[in-house]
Amino acid sequence: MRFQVKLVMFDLDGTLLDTAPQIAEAANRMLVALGKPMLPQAQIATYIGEGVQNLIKRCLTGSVQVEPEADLFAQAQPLYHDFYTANATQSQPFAGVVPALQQLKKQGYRLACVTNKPEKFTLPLLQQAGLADFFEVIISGDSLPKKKPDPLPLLHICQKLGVLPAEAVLVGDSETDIQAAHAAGCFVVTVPYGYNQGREIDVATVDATVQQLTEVVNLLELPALLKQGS
Ligand SMILES: O=C(O)COP(=O)(O)O
Ligand SMILES: [Mg+2]
Repeated sequence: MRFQVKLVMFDLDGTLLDTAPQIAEAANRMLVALGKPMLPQAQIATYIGEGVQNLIKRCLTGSVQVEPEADLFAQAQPLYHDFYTANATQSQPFAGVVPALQQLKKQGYRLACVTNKPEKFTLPLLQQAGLADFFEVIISGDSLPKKKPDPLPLLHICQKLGVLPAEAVLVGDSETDIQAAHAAGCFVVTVPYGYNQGREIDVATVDATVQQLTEVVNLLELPALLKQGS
């Protein structure tokens, strides 16, 4: 059975773009500047997906539950932002991303991007990777009062495009995406190659999984009226 949807929303980090190398490099340059030990890229990758503030906090303390000292956190933020600004646009799309977006667009699906990344990074990254023009709407972690796992960014995109949440799917890499999609009432499909805090996705919590994005189109079907072009 295929999911009848008009709108396909994509997470960015760990789904469209392999941002972990550049995020880890920026985080490590921040840690060195603060006189702290560097962390392995694989560890920093598990901190991606809940926004930049959480990433910085976890690099400083190893936990989002443990708050870094306020002065240290204040010092860390501009350092991370400067270092990440310097290398962010080097991130490359994962295998299958470009053909998948081309095919979905050609078949008439509406496309959007919804990330917890700050706005100032999102568009340059998508532009540099040649992906920006695929998306009618791009929502970042600081575009709205709430970010994923809150449903607000997904509901906002649906409303803006005049699509019901039940006629939309979010393709993502993490439990943050799954929770946001469930709360919004959208379908959710996940990829296994992303960052999900170092954990495997629980397949019981998603509508489908794909190995790469080229498989997404085979899971979907446009509602009948749209297929007839009316
Ligand atoms: O947490 C981030 O900065 C980015 O996360 P996302 O693109 O996977 O939502
Ligand atoms: Mg992600």
